Amino acid sequence: MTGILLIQLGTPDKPTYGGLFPYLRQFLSDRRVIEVPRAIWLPLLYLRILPFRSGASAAKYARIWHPETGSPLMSYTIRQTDLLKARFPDNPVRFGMIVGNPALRKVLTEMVDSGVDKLIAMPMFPQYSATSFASATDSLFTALTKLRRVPAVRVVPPYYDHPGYLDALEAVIRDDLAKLPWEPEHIVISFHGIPKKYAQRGDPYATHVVRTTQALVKRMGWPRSLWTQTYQSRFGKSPWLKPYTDDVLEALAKKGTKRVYVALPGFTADCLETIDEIGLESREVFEHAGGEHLKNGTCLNDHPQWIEGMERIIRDEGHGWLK
Ligand SMILES: C=CC1=C(C)c2cc3[nH]c(cc4nc(cc5[nH]c(cc1n2)c(C)c5CCC(=O)O)C(CCC(=O)O)=C4C)c(C)c3C=C
Ligand SMILES: [Fe+2]
Ligand SMILES: [Fe+2]
Repeated sequence: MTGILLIQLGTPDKPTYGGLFPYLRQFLSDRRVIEVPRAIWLPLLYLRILPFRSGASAAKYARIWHPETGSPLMSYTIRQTDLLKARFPDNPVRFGMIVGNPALRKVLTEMVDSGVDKLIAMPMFPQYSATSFASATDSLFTALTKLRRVPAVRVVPPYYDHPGYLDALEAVIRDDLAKLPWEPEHIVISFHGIPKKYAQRGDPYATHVVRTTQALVKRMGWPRSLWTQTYQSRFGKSPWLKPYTDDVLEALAKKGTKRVYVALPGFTADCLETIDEIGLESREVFEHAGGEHLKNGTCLNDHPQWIEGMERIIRDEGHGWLK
């Protein structure tokens, strides 16, 4: 039996210091995410970063936490999985997290115990970066090392230019723009960043980002003067890919731009980085510099076109394994 597994980053169990500490510890211990030598990184992580960032990030998560459904990343991932189940009624469809719960090892054990001997895995990162996509495949294959009966495995390739992904992106953005009570003067297309050094060492992420951006602006018919592609969520002091989203928003506002829409194509679900960082923090930066309206774009989430897109991406890889 063929099983389908969505692999998402993961989110803390609770928006508290106690919820963030183990989440950040696991996330920031990943060698794919932090390439600094362990002897330098671990003392920094345990003495400087975890004690301070756990509290600071908990406060941010508390702002976006839903009283019933908790973390947006979790609730959208559950919803995506449930909706995908209806499209693959003969196959188990599950999700597992790279960091935190539900852990991939537990999910894979349950899938194999229920008779899955072929697995199609879909990392929820359209653009490949070693820090995201390869972290997902590392977590998958590490989890498989703990199983006696390892299924045959296929991993969907990065889908930054897959029509199923681009159709969904276009549909979500068109829906957003149709609902806006104002016309944006400029569109910022913001992706999660990575350290510049990683790109220089060969991570192809920026190339995938550009390919998505080019396809998107062509489909939307946006003239070159209307949009700027940027990178957000910088972590630490080293340079990351540029331009930084906040710098561009500030410069736009200072030039007199009042209304900006921020598209977020790299995120398959709304999360801390889209709701809080862009919707609250970056909006403040923009307004402080003289801007008036900033709308953080909706992510792919549970849009019907994205559920369709996921099905198309999975079917492309599942050839011969799916009905
Ligand atoms: C060196 C640090 C980080 C790299 C590299 C990085 C790459 C990267 N991350 C995402 C997607 C997400 N990241 C999210 C949160 C988040 N990211 C980092 C650090 C790096 N990310 C941290 C420390 C955190 C936790 C929050 C915080 O303390 O700031 C999230 C949101 C998760 C949620 O629970 O809502 C996503 C999604 C990608 C796609 C990526 C590389 C391309
Ligand atoms: Fe991140
Ligand atoms: Fe962030």
